[in-house]
Amino acid sequence: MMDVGGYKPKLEHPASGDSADELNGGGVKVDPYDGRNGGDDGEYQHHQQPQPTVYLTETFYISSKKNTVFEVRLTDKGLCLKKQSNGSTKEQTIPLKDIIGCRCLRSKRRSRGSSSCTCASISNSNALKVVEENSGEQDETDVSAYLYIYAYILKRNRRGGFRERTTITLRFRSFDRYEDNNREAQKWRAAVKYLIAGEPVQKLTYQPRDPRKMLIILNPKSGSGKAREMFQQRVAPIFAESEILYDLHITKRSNWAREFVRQRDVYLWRGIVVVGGDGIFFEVLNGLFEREDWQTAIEELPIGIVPCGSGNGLAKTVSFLYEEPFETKPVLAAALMVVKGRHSMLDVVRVETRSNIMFSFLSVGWGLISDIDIESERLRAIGGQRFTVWSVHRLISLRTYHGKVSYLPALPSQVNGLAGAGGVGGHYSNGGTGTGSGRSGAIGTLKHSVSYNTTLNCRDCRHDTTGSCDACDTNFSDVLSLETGMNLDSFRPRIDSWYSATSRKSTYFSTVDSVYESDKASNDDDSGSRAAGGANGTGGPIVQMYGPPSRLPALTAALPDTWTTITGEFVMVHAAYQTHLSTDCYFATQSQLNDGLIWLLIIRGGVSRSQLLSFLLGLSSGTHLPVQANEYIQMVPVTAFRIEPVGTNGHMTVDGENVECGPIQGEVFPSLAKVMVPK
Ligand SMILES: Nc1ncnc2c1ncn2[C@@H]1O[C@H](COP(=O)(O)OP(=O)(O)OP(=O)(O)O)[C@@H](O)[C@H]1O
Repeated sequence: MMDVGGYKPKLEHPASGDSADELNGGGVKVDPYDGRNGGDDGEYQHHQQPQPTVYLTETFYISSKKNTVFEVRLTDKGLCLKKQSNGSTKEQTIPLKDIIGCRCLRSKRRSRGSSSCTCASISNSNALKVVEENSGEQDETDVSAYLYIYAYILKRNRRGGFRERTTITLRFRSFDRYEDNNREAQKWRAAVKYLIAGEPVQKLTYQPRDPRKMLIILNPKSGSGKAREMFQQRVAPIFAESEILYDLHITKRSNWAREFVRQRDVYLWRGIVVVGGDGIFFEVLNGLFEREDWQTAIEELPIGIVPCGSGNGLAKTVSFLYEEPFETKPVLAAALMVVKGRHSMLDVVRVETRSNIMFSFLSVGWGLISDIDIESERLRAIGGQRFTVWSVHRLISLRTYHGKVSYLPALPSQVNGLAGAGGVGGHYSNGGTGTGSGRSGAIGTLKHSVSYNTTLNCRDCRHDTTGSCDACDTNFSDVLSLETGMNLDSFRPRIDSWYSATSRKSTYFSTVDSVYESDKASNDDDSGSRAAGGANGTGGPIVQMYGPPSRLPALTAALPDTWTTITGEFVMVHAAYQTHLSTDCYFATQSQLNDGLIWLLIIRGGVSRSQLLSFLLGLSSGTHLPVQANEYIQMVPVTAFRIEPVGTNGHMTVDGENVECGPIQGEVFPSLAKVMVPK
């Protein structure tokens, strides 16, 4: 534990005209104790906490609020703000899990002629401008050191909730020299950073345990084609606030990502984040399995996903299982997740077709849902709605396919708590008496460095031309400055931007020393088709697939008696191992990331259109399975399956990607890979 004693904050109010006081003003927008910021409806916690471990404690003042003292404590629970005012005490904690980073900055030199009053400049209303310590732009007359703490606080509402960005600014100014004040601020920064990282707080300066950068692979063609913009606006700032360095690579064509992770020294990076859809995640996963050292690569490199695709099944599943708000701001949710540095084990299904071996994390399908997935490609421009539109179309023109479906039922012990819900291998109605959705747990390089021009905007004085904004009161002593931004973009600290090599229009934010890689020599051939079974199925070079060997009989060999086989007409067969196949498709309601199970849905020919309509309509809410056991629709937990279509009609997909329609079999390898998760 760090020594918290010996530091005596300055108690007096500063002298009038102190330039530093002017800087304080814009930071204070919302009094954290007035009920608007946090309060009872927020995630702030009041009093009843068991005694937390206190690492640092300090007293801060806002002299515009006379007789008000803030005791700020950094504990293993978070940042505790205790306000004492006129005899009353209120206490709130910003949970540690909601804090993503912090930075030490100092005030920026004002340009000549600028007003000393922050409220006077309405056009930019920038009250406090701060810069990196050695930026050359620092204001030498202000010896204060500022600690900016960035938090995204979870607020629950009827729609599930959302995360609200909050910046807490602590100003250290007790000493007469900047160096001394900065030492105090750095001490706080180090402690916050260690706590965020889940590491022991023991040093005065923060050294990340793993200094490697993150590898980011972005598919500019995913979804409706807005991944670049999403990254720029939503993801890069989160990385900046977390001070996580990254190398960003933009894919140039289908299978580019797969080849990249197969060929590169991936151990240069601490993890891989894909910005795109499930298809690009599939590419990266399979690229790793194409490496001779696949075991090490899979073990050492967690993969994260920032959803910019049209399906986003995995990203939705992770958020759902960890009860993170997703719908309103899925990209924000995922970005916050990947900077946290946590991961979960992920089941992977080894899939074999006549000509390919691949590793799947989402699903294998034949028939209706795969048909909808692939045939709706022509409606890609409308985003996720394409699935709904095409579902209606396919329901009207219903098809059935002849073939054989076999599976190895999971043992009751594998289907924890589900035996009473109809028996393993039987029919599982949605939400029945089971466990529900329980939670268990070539390339030109541009280098660039930026200085932070972090600005707190005072919302109150935006439209105030008088300079009399209360929040911008200039008589502050040591300051605790809180700002709550409902509109993320308007309150985002501004970071210098830079331009990609290929496009003046693409602006990327980057932390210091992060690198944007752009293939200038490429002919920009991004018209590559969707992967048809990956690199091994697109006419590209045949690549050796490694990974764990199969324990199943060869695809052409007979199956053991322990398997169950159904022959006949099928509307669809879909094996899923995530709760969601897409954002709106809550398919395998009882699935977990690493439960070692495949949830096999079989819909047989003869099912009525009304049953199918009810099935399709229920998919978004997870109520698609009939309450009463039904001979036409069943969901079976299995550990392996084989589908043998007669003929090549209909579509077959692996993780939403089209593969050759023919015999296919899959087996689950529990906890084989790592996926980034929120906590
Ligand atoms: N630069 C590129 N140009 C064209 N296609 C690409 C490029 N990069 C990747 N691809 C291919 O685009 C396909 C779709 O990508 P991705 O999964 O990211 O988006 P999506 O299909 O919209 O989302 P989802 O898979 O979640 O439905 C992948 O199969 C991938 O191989």
